[in-house]
Amino acid sequence: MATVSMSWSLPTINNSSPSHLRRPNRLHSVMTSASLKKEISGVGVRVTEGQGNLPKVVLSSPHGSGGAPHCFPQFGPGPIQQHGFARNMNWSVVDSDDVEGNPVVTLELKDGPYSRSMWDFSFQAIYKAAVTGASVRGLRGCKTLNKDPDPKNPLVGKEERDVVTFPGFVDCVYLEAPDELLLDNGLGDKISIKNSNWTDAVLWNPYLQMEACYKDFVCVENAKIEKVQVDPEQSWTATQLLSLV
Ligand SMILES: O=P(O)(O)OC[C@H]1O[C@@H](O)[C@H](O)[C@@H](O)[C@@H]1O
Repeated sequence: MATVSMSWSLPTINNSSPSHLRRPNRLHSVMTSASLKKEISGVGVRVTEGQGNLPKVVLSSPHGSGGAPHCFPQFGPGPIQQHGFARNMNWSVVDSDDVEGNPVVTLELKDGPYSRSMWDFSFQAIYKAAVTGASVRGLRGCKTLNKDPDPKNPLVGKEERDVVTFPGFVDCVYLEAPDELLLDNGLGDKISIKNSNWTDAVLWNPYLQMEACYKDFVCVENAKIEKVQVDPEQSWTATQLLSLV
């Protein structure tokens, strides 16, 4: 999943312009996610193969509305296309980078005959998309029972990563997990998952086993894998506290 930030570089429109075209330079940002390693889509972004085997970044939704489109140079209905023309045009890739394993792509849109026919101004819009996924911190060093490929015979291992990601199917038990995990949902939110008494944790993403919905969630579960025996008159309590950090 990904963080997309948009920096607009717009011409200053003087006050003699028609009022519907007057707008200040502004910064605007949205969040979304995906991975460039293979064709994949996340919230608002799809990375696919374009011409010449080059990656093609699609920021519109397959449903027409939604996605991470640019509403430029107009929001909503008005004298030109609904939400402006920028979301309906092909942007050029002007730069690409790899930041700690995450692809960062810079896209550019400039005025041309098509845009000038609707909006007779010079402009340059820059869209920088850093594509990252949901991830979990805090599990390094835990003993793992990996239920992939065989849930009935989990593979015993040890988590070596500081940041655990969900590149595909994930179903793994973490024994003796810490009291706090940090989930980055890939949409710009960092979620602290604190617990008491849940000794273990489970990460799960069904990937293609639930193709219709796996992109909408990852599971970070507190768990107690060993039996808890509660004698008569006794109780056992475990808590989970979720908070945005
Ligand atoms: O389909 P269910 O019963 O809700 O379970 C969903 C998943 O729940 C997770 O907790 C398990 O680790 C997975 O193995 C399981 O598939």
